[in-house]
Amino acid sequence: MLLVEIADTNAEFTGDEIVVNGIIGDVIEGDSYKFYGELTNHPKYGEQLKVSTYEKDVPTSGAGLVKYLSSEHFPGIGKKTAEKIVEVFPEDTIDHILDAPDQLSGILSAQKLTGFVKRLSENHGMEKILSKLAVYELPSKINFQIYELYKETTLDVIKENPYQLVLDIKGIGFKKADKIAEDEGISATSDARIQAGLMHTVITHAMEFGDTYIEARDLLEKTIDLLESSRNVEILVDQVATNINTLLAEGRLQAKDTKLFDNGLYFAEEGIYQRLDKLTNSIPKKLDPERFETIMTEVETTLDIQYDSLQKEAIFKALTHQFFILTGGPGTGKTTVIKGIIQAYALLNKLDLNPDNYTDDVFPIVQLAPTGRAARRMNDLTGLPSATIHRQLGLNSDDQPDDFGNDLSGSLLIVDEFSMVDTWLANKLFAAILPSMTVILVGDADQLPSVGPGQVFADLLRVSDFASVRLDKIFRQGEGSTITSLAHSIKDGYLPADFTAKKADRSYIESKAVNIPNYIEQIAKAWLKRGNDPFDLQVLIPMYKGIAGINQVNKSLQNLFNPLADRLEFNFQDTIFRQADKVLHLVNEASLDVFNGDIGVITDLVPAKYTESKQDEIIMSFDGNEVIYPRAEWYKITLAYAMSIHKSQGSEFPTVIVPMVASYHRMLERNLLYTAVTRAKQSLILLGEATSFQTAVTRQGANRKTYLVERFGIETKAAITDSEVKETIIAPTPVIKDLDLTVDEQTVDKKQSASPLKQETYVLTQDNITTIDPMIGMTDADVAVFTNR
Ligand SMILES: Nc1ncnc2c1ncn2[C@@H]1O[C@H](COP(=O)(O)OP(=O)(O)OP(=O)(O)O)[C@@H](O)[C@H]1O
Repeated sequence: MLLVEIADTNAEFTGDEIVVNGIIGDVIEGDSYKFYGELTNHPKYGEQLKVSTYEKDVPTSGAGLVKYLSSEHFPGIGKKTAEKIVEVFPEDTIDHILDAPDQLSGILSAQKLTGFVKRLSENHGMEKILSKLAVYELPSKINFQIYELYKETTLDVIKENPYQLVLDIKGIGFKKADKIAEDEGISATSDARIQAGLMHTVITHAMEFGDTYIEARDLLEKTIDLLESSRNVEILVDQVATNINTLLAEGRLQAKDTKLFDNGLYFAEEGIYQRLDKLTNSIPKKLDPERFETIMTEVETTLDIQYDSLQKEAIFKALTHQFFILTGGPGTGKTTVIKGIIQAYALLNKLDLNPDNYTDDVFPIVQLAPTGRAARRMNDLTGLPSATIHRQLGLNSDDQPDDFGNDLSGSLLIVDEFSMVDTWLANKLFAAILPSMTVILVGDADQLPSVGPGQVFADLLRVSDFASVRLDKIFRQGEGSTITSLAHSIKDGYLPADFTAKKADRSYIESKAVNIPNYIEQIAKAWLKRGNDPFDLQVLIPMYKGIAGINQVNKSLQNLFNPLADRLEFNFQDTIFRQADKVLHLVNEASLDVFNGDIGVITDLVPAKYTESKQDEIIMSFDGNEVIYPRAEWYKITLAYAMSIHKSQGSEFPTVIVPMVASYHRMLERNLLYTAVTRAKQSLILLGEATSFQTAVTRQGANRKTYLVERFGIETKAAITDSEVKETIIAPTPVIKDLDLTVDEQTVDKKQSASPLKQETYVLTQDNITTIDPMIGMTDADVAVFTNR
């Protein structure tokens, strides 16, 4: 939105200035522009010009043009040179210069000419280009990104190969680019289109399935599907296969055997391998068992604990290996072992563990986690500094270094919740490790894998060269902690016999999908009535959409916990934001110290007329860290009364409600349910269909396809050379001949439990409703509301 002074207009408008609104680039104060558009009447701000296109108002001929070309916009061009230029191109001067700059070579030196044309196209071209881009109906933010990247070549790129946009611009998918290409008359069987389809398929496959590669035949099939469904055309297999080879030959795809990789994932896996392979090859440090026992006695006294033999083995291995992996389910003592490792490491290396005493030197112990919450928990539990990986490495939300990135310093690195770290981030982390550092990865391999591609934690646990310990004994036991034992049985693939029984810390309510929002609302009402903090009740749901999806539940809980009163609220897409709302941060924003999965509270809403950004602003607090987002940034937050199980990784909540119903269908998997259940610290309410819980616990998610493990061992056995690899794919009547088109059956663990749930039907009764009573204090009246429904 701009306020402009009017020099001339053909509209019926009498004022001296007007607000113009629309897609407008960097206009320069003081310059003249022509705006084309429609006069509108804004209820609040009065008459405005809604701009459809605009351009710099450059004089087109004569003295005005000479003055413009010799102005401060074009250093090095004086009045005389400008006159000569206008003599060469007396009409449509600027367009001609941009089209055929070489014709000025007699007037300007090559160097001057390049600079002049660049400036001219920057000055003159942006508005023109942006207004031309408007015909493709892309969001204005994307138009700017396109212009920023290609500058004066923008329209050429779009005309010649709009598919380039798919590779270069986040937010432009294949189908959008294909539409532009069709409009530009680009053939549906062109190689550029096929290559774009291939690249798009490789990446979307990785994002959708978490695999780091795709088998050549899957790539062929999927790409042909994409190309044929996006435009009505038959695509020949041979042509697609030939294009795969072109991409390989040009280094835009990588191959191992018939496995095809996007470059980023291929080189990230290679980077992880190369960095860690050096660590594996380091010889274990010698530690005399007697000395270890002496140290452990002191550690146990300090921490007032007796470690069991497996935990001690973990500490021993951590002290003697440069790279060590610790895994285990909830309550098996991972944190207790980390504390032991730190104490023992400090004793062994005579280190002071008080960070305040390190004013000049770096503190030797670096604790990192992939989420802000997990990092804070590490700090709470060990009392030592900790940070997110992104913050420590100086990475922004796209995982790119903010400046030059930071290397790690210190001698012992401990990374918790490592199962959440994807292939790209793992590569960046390991690349920053000093060769002398001792590295300890900690996590729970049975949780969901990372959101991004790969399963680095699970893969590294499979590499036999790496020292690792899997803790399996539950220490958090006894009355009042049946959540932990439930989690362990889920991990082992069965529901315990007492799954539906009322326990001190968990309960089960049978419900159909359609009733889930109502039940959650009733539980929440009872929760409030009891005087509990709404923020301590967290609903975890696998999906966003649908009657029992996150969006629906968020709306109903917002209305209950934070209803509209006589006050301001902001609408954004389908969401309403109010002061005091619980919000979830959706991306990593290291510079603001907020991260994907962080939960905060809205402390204020500020209307645009009071803000510097001239946009409505939301002010939030994430654990005391104030973050202010103008409207343009609101896509980074959402309501958090209910959140996805994926987003909940790395966080824990006092009370958790987990619904599971058949409509979540393909999400119903063991590691998803396991992750949800293990988020509950004090109490857990399971809600839904018994059969769906049974399906989830039985169904093991397919393993992700990655090439990391092979690199550590089997790689040397792969005797295929790169040229052979290409031949496999080139095969004259291509790979399709060998295609086995049967779809793999969902890997289902056959070891089904003799579940108590199998044959039973469930009805909502006074009995199973009151199972939640001890936790949230339901009254008889609440129960009546339930049963009447
Ligand atoms: N050897 C032990 N003897 C007695 N108690 C132990 C021992 N090891 C762990 N515990 C106790 O068990 C509980 C769980 O341990 P800890 O928090 O270390 O497990 P965790 O694996 O980190 O769990 P989570 O993943 O759920 O956070 C703690 O109360 C801890 O004190």
